[in-house]
Amino acid sequence: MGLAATFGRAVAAHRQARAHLDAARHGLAQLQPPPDSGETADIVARLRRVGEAVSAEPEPARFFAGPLPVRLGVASTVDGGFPAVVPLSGGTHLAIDADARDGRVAALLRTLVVRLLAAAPAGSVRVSALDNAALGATFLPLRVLVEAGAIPPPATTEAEIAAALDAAERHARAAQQATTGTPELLLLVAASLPEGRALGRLAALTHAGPTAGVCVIAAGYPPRGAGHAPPPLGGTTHVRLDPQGYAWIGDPPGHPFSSDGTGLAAPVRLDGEPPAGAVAALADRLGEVYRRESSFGFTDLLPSRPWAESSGNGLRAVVGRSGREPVICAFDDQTPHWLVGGRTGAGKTVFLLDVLYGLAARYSPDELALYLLDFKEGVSFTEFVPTGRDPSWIPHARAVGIESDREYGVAVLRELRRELNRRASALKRHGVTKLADLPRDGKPVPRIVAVIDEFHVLFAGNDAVAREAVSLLEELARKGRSYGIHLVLASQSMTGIEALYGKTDSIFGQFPLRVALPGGGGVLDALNEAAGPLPVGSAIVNPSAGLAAANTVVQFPDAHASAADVAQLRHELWQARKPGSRPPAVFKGYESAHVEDDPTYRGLVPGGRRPLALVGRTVDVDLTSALFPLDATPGRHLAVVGTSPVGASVLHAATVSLARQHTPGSARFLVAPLVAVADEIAEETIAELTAAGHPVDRLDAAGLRDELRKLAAQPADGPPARTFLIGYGMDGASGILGARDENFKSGLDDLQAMLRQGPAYGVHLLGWWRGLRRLSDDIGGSSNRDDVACLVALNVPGSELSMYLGLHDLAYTPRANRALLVDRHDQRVRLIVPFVRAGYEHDEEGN
Ligand SMILES: Nc1ncnc2c1ncn2[C@@H]1O[C@H](COP(=O)(O)OP(=O)(O)OP(=O)(O)O)[C@@H](O)[C@H]1O
Repeated sequence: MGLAATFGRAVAAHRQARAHLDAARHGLAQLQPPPDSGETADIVARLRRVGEAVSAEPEPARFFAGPLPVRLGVASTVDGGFPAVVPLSGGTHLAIDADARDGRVAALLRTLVVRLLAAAPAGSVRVSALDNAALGATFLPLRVLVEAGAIPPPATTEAEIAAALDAAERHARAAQQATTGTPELLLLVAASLPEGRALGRLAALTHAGPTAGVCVIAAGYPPRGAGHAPPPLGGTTHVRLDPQGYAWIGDPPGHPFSSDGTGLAAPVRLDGEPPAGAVAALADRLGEVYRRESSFGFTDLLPSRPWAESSGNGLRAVVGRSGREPVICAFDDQTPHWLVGGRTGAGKTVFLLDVLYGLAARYSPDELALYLLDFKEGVSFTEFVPTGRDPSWIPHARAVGIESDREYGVAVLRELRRELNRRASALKRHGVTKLADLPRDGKPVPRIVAVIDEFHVLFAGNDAVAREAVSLLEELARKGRSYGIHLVLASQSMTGIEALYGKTDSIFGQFPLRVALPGGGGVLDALNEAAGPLPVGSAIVNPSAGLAAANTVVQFPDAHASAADVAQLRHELWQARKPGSRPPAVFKGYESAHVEDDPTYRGLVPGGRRPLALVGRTVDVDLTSALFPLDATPGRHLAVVGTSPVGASVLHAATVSLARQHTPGSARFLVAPLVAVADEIAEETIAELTAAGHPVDRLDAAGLRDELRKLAAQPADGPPARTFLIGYGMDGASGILGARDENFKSGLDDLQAMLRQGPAYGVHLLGWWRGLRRLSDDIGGSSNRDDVACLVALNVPGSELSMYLGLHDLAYTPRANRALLVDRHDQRVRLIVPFVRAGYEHDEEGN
């Protein structure tokens, strides 16, 4: 039997009784407790049948399709009483003119909450209670339900009430857009009326219609003594309390008791407190369901079988759940790239880890490759790479940057663009336009997901690095869809990113999927404010570039809290890797580089045609060794520049790497410790060279002057052996080198002659100058800069450097543990991590 028909009959029965009841209005004082009449029993029996029919229909979507009959109390007539029933839910609401500071109202509210929770399928009614007038006391007797998680604590402050209304509005919008009916009813119980704008919002919810899945019970409406008319409520049955303690029920919307708008013509004794035993039993039952449902954890994100899916048509991952439904997001043609926002501490890292582990469990490394970049201080992606404590890694990870430099970010983007171009050629070769159409018989081409956390750092600086990053991102965003290259850009703030050189739309227009964590509303449409009140552990997922209509609120599990499950998964995936799989290339921005650990250094053997001077590791995807070949071209000399004492370490690394390429006796090392700060490392260099069997001469400034004189004179039969002149603090010798001899010739003249001619005879200078100006003066001005073609700039201001080099687009900000490598002969300019001698690690202030 339909609910509407039931109400029709109940109303007819009330009307029939009306003639008997009119008199009752006047004779209330004599009224006895109502005896059971046959008619009442009949109505009760019918309602029970409705209740049974309702219970037999467990499908929540159908459950709330129409109003539910809910008893408020017992109507009294001279012939006896009958249950006073009103419709609730399905677009109908209830208003009581007194608020819950009246004990009868408070008891009724508690009873209604309990009845609706008890009658509906478990989990299908969500209660939101507002109680600013009594600071939550109205719902205190229901605290077992709060403790069981069946209802949340009531909102009592203005901010909490606003947040509850936000949530109710979101619920209503989502329900209105859902195609499958209303799976959940939100019962919004206001124990007293909120004021001002909040009252308007509460009233608006009563007009939202049956599809909104919201039922409002408003106590204290209309507010007494309000100077102006309160906002009208829609679809609401009004109840009025009289001084005698009876309630008068108005006509329910759509099913009036009266034909003249006077409502039920019988006074109603409102039902009192719900039995404590029933509340406790309900709390037990719902608590169990709540526990079961809320135990959605990290493992629920994982597929039943690992690596079982193909990425041919896209990648999919469970990102959390909405209500009881898992929410799946894809990297495919519709949502090729994702934009994730959330204030710091909002759970962004956890969300990304959830997604990445979910993907890595679902797709094998043949189907998926990961590039992970993190620009902030932190440990976001550390767990994807082998560490001293845990040798495992995620076999999908190709490159992982932790505390990355912007230059490293650009290097990764360049690598991705190279891959994109390779794929474009492969598609052309096969005459297809999409990755999915490539024949998958050979080696499948994995889809690539590149995650860039705190990506806004890339654009800080408005310099050449930022410009290159923007142009690479734009290209990858535009073309990535067709070539299976997907970007996830995450940031705590979108402000400042607007200044993307006018490319905001062309880049972010390619990011239809938006994920807003708490405080991450910047990734949503300007009119979409849904992310403001979100708690940690939830997010708005929106596949329509953030338009409010497409919001889904998602709860995601805390991967950090499931460390054991996460570690187990990582180990399983690691064990399943193909034999010979390489760990990801890892860049840890905070790590120093030591020449002894460098693979190129370790592979050096005597006998190479052109000796290589190793100075550091390049900030690129594979951290390739940063080196200069010292061939016979005039100017193949190395200048390390900057006040940072790391300069001595770089010189030491270059020297020992050269020594390794020579058998003892085949090269001469002239080592000149010229400044006190370099003495220690210079002495260590001499000791190491000597221990390796090389002939070493220690020079002071005067000795250096003499050697330069000899080296500048063109030898008739060439020097006896290759010669490396190592000047630790060349500026320390400037005075002596600048002095002219009896022939008006200075040491600098000899130096300059040697710089030009030396390489042809196997003579190379490796020097550390503490200032660029000094270097420039020593070589005879910056017009001679090609005479020392190999430069490692430490803490030299970018502007000074660019002026010296004549490179106007140079983007270099001196910072600790970094240097700029410049090779003027092959136009190489690279950011490097300079080699530092163990125990002489960079200081935090300078370099
Ligand atoms: N789903 C969740 N449920 C409960 N707590 C969570 C959840 N997700 C994250 N958290 C907690 O929130 C805190 C912050 O998470 P997370 O480190 O991911 O934040 P973040 O946005 O990356 O912050 P930051 O940018 O400062 O690193 C952590 O303590 C984490 O355990």
